[in-house]
Amino acid sequence: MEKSDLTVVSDIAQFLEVEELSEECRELISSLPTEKCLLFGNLHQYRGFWHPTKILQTILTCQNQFEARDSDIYLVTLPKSGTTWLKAMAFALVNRTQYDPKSTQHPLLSYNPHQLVPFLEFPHNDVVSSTPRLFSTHLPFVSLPESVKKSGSKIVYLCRNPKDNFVSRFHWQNKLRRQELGSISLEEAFESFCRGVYIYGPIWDHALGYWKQSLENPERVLFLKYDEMKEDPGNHLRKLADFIGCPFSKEKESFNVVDQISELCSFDHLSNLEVNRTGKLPSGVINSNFFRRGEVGDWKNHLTPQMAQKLDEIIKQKLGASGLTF
Ligand SMILES: Nc1ncnc2c1ncn2[C@@H]1O[C@H](COP(=O)(O)OS(=O)(=O)O)[C@@H](OP(=O)(O)O)[C@H]1O
Repeated sequence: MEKSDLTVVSDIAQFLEVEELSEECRELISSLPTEKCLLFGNLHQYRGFWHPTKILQTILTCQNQFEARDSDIYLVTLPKSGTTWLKAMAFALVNRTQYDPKSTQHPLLSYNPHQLVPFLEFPHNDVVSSTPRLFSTHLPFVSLPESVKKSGSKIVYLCRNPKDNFVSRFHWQNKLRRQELGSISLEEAFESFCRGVYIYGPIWDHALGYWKQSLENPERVLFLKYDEMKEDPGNHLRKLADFIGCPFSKEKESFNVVDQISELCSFDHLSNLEVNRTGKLPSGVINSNFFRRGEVGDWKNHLTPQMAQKLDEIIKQKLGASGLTF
């Protein structure tokens, strides 16, 4: 393990370390099912989803204190579903008048996308603020603050094929795990994934919550798939721009801008920038951890046919007749 990895391992453990819990959070935890987290500490099942202790506290604080605005835009994902990519795209879209996507001064060239779009449930440390406000969150729909649910804000949900999400998460967990705990085996991680016991899991219920909202309220919730976005980023950028209220014109020049944003936010471009190869977030997480392969179908290189079949069966059963498929 390299020195930089060691730094991250201790920092993520520190990040999830519980400082002080409110009375409300302590009481709540005593009534919730609790399991060991593969990464660090405990997970608690709150409203059907699993959260580390510290994140549960930040969720409660956010539910109690956050005040949404009708003009807000929320980018929602399960971790390892394309959060970094969606943040980059939305930031570049919303701010394209102020920051020309071709400019050598574009913030995405000097900052990791996570610094440009703050997380709703974590302390905000964004370096450039947008109008309208852009937030990202991993919260399931059921746990969003009431002020967000009641507002006229826009919600963009990006999901990813659960098999690729699992593989991405497996690599990520092993990078962040404390060295003295040893690596997590694929089998161990797979077992937790199938049971839905991991940070913000289970994936099927997370996706279904937003899928149903997107059907009931398409003006408010846009449902996107990573796998389809990889096939045609340009069309997804246009769709996203229409939805969040900053559409492109039909003029020829707008096609160039779409291509420029697509290229600016592409995996190859972002992952090779100095800031993303060597930089760190204020939390201590190193930026290169957000970039691995960025491909569709990498699960084929990791899962046995039996594992793939088992997951397919669970997904089919969980998604049922909802109309959502992977
Ligand atoms: N620009 C761009 N385009 C396409 N794919 C990208 C991009 N940036 C990151 N990635 C890939 O997304 C995976 C990480 O997911 P997240 O960004 O959701 O991670 S996190 O939750 O913010 O930690 C992780 O997927 P895997 O490569 O399969 O592990 C990243 O490589």
